Amino acid sequence: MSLSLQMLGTGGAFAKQYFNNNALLSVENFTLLIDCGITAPISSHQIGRTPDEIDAILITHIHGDHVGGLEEFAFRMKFQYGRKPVLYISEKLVQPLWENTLKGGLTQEGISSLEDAFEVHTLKEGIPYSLSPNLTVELIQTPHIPGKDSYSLYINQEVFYSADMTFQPELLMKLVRERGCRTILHEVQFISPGAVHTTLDELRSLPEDIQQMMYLMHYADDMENYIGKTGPMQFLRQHEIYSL
Ligand SMILES: Nc1ccn([C@@H]2O[C@@H]3COP(=O)(O)O[C@H]3[C@H]2O)c(=O)n1
Ligand SMILES: [Zn+2]
Ligand SMILES: [Zn+2]
Repeated sequence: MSLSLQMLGTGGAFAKQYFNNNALLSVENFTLLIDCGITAPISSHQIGRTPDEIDAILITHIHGDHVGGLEEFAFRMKFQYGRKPVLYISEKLVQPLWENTLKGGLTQEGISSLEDAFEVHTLKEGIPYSLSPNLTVELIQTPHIPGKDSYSLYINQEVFYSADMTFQPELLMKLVRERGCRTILHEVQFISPGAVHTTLDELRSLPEDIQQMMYLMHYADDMENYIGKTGPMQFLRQHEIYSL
């Protein structure tokens, strides 16, 4: 069963030419929104998608470009569509998402916890969960900001979707050599050093066969300057539909 991918945005946190790096992943009649950043509402509007068409949201980590659109999403679902959005999230992110990001805006009569605003499904790392009959997602914790939990995704045991993360060549090699990974959607930072992200130079150091299965995302506004400089790796384009 092939997966359909449409990025709501492919930009890094400070990009202005591109929306936040959020993805619509569909299989059969089920659509998952991977991260819901500040620009998710305007980007969805541009492609004519409404919140009620999204079956579930999954959050990788708590930065504005990944969670900044959740307040609007929850309020629109409550007041326009009369139901709670389904939210898949690491058990470790529930408390910080509510206490540090959403509590201020969402608190009102009838909403005093994350569970009051969303139908929350907590996920443990390392376990594939069935989100729909043809979609499984496994959280893989990957380093991003020290002390801040962040989770990449292993989808249907064949597609790796990186959260924001530092370069983890051993993980990528293991996924491809031992776990059947055939497609990698990876964040990229053009300027070294990476610090909290993975650089283009680092990804270019991977074996050629791994680069061939890689699509680049979460990039800066000067992406066009790097066309032809990424070896076999291709840039994902926002709003284009890919069959994975
Ligand atoms: N130690 C840090 C922390 C954050 N940042 C920048 O802030 C952005 C937050 O969203 P992001 O997409 O994770 O990208 C981060 C860095 O650009 C950074 O460059 N260094
Ligand atoms: Zn980000
Ligand atoms: Zn981040």
